[in-house]
Amino acid sequence: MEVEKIVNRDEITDAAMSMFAGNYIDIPESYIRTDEVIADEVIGKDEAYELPVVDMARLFDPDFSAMEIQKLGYACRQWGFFQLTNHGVDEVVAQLIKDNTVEFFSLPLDVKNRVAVLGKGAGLEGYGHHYSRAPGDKKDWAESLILITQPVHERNMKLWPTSPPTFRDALATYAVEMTKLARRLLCFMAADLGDEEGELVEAFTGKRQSMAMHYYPPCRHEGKVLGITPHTDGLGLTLLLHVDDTPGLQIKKDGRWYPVRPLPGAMLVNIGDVLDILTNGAYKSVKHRVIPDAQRGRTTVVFVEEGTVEEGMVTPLPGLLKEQEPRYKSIHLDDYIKGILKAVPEGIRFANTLKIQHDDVST
Ligand SMILES: O=C(O)CCC(=O)C(=O)O
Ligand SMILES: [Fe+2]
Repeated sequence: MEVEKIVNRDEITDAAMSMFAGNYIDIPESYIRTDEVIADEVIGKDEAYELPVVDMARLFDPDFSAMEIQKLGYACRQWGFFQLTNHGVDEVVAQLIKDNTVEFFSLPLDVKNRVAVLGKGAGLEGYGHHYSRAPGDKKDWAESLILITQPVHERNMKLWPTSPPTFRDALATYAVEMTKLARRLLCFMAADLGDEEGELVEAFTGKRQSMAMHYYPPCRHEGKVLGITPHTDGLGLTLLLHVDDTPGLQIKKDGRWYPVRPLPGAMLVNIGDVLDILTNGAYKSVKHRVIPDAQRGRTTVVFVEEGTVEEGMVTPLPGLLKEQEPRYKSIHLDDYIKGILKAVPEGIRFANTLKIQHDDVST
């Protein structure tokens, strides 16, 4: 019988955990992906380049705002990623989520598995092996905890850890703080896009949000494993907090991988497929992956906000189209998510299947 491929997550076993802790001579075959790792060139340490940096303080400063909005627009259109400095996130709130996340990952496996993924077909939430895919597919070198944070009635409290005891509170407070940040950013994106009707901010107001906490254990066999499979983020807007300064995230641009060199205190922002669709392709959702470090573990806290227009549709925002033809077909968010879950294990970006070909437009 043919197995229907769908994004899946597995419970983490003692054997996997022991291996993540470095107790192995050879890495099991199920993790080895050398071909994928070396398939495309990585920008070297000596090559100078700068991932766009956007300064939130300048966005708010009337003397610099117009210039900074242009930088923001450039980053979203050309890179789909930028580092955000002076973001104004409450330091106590950020520290709380960092500390709790680190503490959670350091707990014994049986404690973490109290909030383990529920298994096939039960959604992506819970603690487990990140984006483990169909049987026979390669696995990611990471542990992660994924949770829906908003709306409150969609929170699955059975999967919200009670250890450490302050974790739940830290998650809820951080989600509120990120909602504020996302809204501010969306207002400036709207200014860049010429969204006079406020459609962009509206599309994200009161929508579902989720968080993913990742831990990428070190892997001393360099170039063999992937911490996270190359993917574009399927949803709207992603805000990533680096818990430590271990490098690992790489962004694909013009056929090469650009390693992110995190600026101290900056957040990393990126455009997801839904935001790409809402802006009719003006903003780019760009592929990225994580390569675990040889010596040090890496922990990140990722916040994702979804965006839809009326009645849950994912579609180019009418007010942004101006004279343009839509480049994407409309789809309901529920069908869109089902589409992603099937497409990702096939290595397909589902949003591409929604593209409309126009003779005059390069796709
Ligand atoms: O942890 C990272 O650096 C990347 C995580 C990521 O790409 C994701 O959660 O979608
Ligand atoms: Fe991602």
